[in-house]
Amino acid sequence: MASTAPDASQDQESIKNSSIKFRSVKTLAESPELTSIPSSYTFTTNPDDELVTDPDDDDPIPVIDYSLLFIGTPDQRAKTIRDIGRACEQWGFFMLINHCVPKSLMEKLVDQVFAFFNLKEEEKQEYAGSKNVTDPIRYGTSFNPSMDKVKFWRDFIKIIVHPEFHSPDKPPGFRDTCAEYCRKTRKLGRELLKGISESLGLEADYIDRTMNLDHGLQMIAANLYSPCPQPELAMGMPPHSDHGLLNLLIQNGVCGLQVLHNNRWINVTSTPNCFVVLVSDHLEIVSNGKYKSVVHRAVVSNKATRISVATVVAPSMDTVVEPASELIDNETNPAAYVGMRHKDYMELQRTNHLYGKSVLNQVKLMGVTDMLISPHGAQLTNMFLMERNSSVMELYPKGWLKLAGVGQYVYRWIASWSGMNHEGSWRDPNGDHCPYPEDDRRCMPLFKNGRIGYDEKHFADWSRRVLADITTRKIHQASTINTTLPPSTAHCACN
Ligand SMILES: O=C(O)CCC(=O)C(=O)O
Ligand SMILES: [Fe+2]
Repeated sequence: MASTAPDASQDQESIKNSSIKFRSVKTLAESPELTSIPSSYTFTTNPDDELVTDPDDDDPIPVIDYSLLFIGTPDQRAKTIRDIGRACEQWGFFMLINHCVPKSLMEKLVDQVFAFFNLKEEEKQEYAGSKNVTDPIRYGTSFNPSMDKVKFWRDFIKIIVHPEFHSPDKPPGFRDTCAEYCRKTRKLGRELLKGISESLGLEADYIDRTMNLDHGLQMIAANLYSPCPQPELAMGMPPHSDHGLLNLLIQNGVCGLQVLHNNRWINVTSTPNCFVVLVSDHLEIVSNGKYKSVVHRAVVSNKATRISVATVVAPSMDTVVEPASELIDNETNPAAYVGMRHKDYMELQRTNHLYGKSVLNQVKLMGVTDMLISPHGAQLTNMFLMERNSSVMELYPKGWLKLAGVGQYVYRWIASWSGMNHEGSWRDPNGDHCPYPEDDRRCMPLFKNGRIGYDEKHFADWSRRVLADITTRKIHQASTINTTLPPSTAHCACN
């Protein structure tokens, strides 16, 4: 009887097909037969649009010497603050040297993170499966596997360490190292934010006070990027910006971080004893867009395991983050973002695809929208991002009055809960012919074919009236805004 040699391509296929049962990229990457990645991990970039380079000599990555904020001459301190401002404005990030976190502590934390990922999968799974952004410890893979169209070559653990400290109990020593590291980085982040406030022309403690940092959210996000057999096809973390004010990032000496600068992806080296400080979305909002949260991503390699640990310094969960009133001028520099609770922003980010600044851009666009005109549909929930007292006009396809039942009122209710004015609905009398009686539910997909007509005369009268009402309301609102500043107390310390 003839026998056939095992088919290598069949082996690969069975590994790929069984990848569903791998609960982490680490276990997938460690399977000895794996030579190519499952198709669910194939991330497409357009090589024609992709320019990846090291930084130019004449436009180097900004480096800030933290010690000059404390032990420098007044001139050195003033220059350092100006340099921080320039880095936040032009790059959205900088490298921080001579800071007050001991090198040995940074290395110990990275070792402990590595030891955590090396625990047995069952031990780590104790922290898996959580979906809520407020859950204290979340172990997982990719970003949000139920949402991600493509999976990312990354495992992570996210831990909320302030206002309440949490930590996994294993490996031994993790809790103590993490507590010490978080205490030091928290101090560092708050001091940096004082310099950043000053660089914006605000009182030194402005951000600390208005973002309620005594109760601020601090989170550790530790990422593990296992070696990948086809690194050019996979992505560790896709282009994104972070929530929060600052992200203080350390790495294990393996490169992989890239930032977008002037439409080019710039490789950021992994320098020992150095923090990569990333401007995050809420700092962009507070600065009314002067400082830009930086779009960054993590690429993977086939050689080494990479670890990065991000420390997110963020407003308290309940703080409504909005542009600093001192930086707004209604005539020349109006508020470009709507005020939004930090917790709601995090939830919006979790339930959206992680891509570039899509969440921040929604907040920005809706924040300057006074009048939202939209067909009945889920996109209308974005109205809660608009400035209070704005207007919503709703349009229904043919037949929906009869078919939608009580659901036709949903966006009226949401408008009333979120402080908007629902200005009524218009129903299309024309549309495709349905062979069934109009109140038959089988007409729903026929009428819901994406086309909604409009009545020009009715629409012109309706929108003219709504616009006039909005103008009156907003002028009244602007004249009643209280611009009094609370007093401030600024002081600095390193430890
Ligand atoms: O791994 C990196 O260098 C980036 C990590 C990151 O962007 C994040 O955790 O938000
Ligand atoms: Fe990030």
